[in-house]
Amino acid sequence: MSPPASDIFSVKAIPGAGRGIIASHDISKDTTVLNSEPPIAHVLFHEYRKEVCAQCFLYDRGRTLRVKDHGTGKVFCSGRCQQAWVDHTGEQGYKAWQDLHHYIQTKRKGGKGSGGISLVDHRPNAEEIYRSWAKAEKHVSSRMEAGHTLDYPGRAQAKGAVASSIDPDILGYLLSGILYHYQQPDRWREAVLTLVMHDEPYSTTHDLETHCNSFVQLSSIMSASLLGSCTVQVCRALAAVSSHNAFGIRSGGEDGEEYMGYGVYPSASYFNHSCRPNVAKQRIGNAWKFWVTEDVRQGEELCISYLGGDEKDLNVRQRRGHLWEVWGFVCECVRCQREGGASQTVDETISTPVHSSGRFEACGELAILQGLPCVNRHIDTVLFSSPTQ
Ligand SMILES: C[S@@+](CC[C@H](N)C(=O)[O-])C[C@H]1O[C@@H](n2cnc3c(N)ncnc32)[C@H](O)[C@@H]1O
Repeated sequence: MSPPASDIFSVKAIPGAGRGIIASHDISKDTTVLNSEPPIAHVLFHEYRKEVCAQCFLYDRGRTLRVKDHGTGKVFCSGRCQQAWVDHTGEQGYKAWQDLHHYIQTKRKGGKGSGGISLVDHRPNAEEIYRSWAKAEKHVSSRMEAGHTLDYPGRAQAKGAVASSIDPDILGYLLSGILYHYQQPDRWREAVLTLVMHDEPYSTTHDLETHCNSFVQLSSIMSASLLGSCTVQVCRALAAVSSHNAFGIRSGGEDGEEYMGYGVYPSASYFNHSCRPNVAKQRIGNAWKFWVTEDVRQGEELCISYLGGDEKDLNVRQRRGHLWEVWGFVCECVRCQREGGASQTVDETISTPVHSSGRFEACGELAILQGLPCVNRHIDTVLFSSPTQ
């Protein structure tokens, strides 16, 4: 499945921007170039759990949706959507969502809500990431060997930081990806492991610990048949791809007012950014439609905009600064090159980025760990919780 195959375009190397999508022939304005598949992993934030349909992502201006699946706590806009979700999720998947729902409710009732953030927090580097995940993995295997149920304290407990806190959003995001891995292992390899990965995707040590804790917590409630997909490799890959590939799930239009969650759509992940995009997108249910907004000539790159709302009106320095700070790349689009010149001059004009590690580095430990090609070295830094595509 990945890179996406199409009569209309092909995926090719783009100087300074990894891979991108190139028109295979002339395309007339308004032609649809891609209808994506549903996400391979996604989350609808816990605060929207009663308001967004788990199947088609419909949001009815904050109203509580009428169909509730009591086993999993999910809501739907109709019985039809509920049935479609149950069919798609499968027996094992349904049981896993049921167990997670029960786990979250029990933890919450027990007063073990999300913990505080350590006062001493920073962006963890590759070594810290490796160590935390190794510790989590060791914890899971030793408890399993001993036949005990798991209850992971996490490294932060010693510092009194996050104790056994739970994060329903990270748990839900990871579970959705674990189920995808379980149901479609071949497509996981083809579609997910070939995406651009961020080696150091955790914005804080708290974020890292939350992911490690979530992995251990999921391991403790997962049925034996799913445990083969609930691995450190799968959970780390899910965090690594979300940074550079996730699309925000918003109500209404592209810049919709409610930011309800995010998802990873591999076939749509090859569109590079341009400050003068020739492709627009719209979410249709749980997938995305992309179409060209002008006539495009054969050989031209098809680009969307990663900027939202008013950001499109910023000047070149501000746009490049913003894309650098949020996405970690220096924009090399035609408009920026025309207005701002070559990117060597950008360093002088861009303020110090938010994050300081991992930028333009060679393949990192994660890629090596998984035997993956490091396809794009412009890899850094998007806050995990705020994808903006
Ligand atoms: C969703 S991926 C797009 C596909 C990606 N180029 C690939 O090789 O798979 C986003 C990443 O592509 C790169 N990218 C996208 N637009 C760019 C641009 N205008 N200039 C430079 N790099 C860009 C950045 O590394 C960004 O993090």
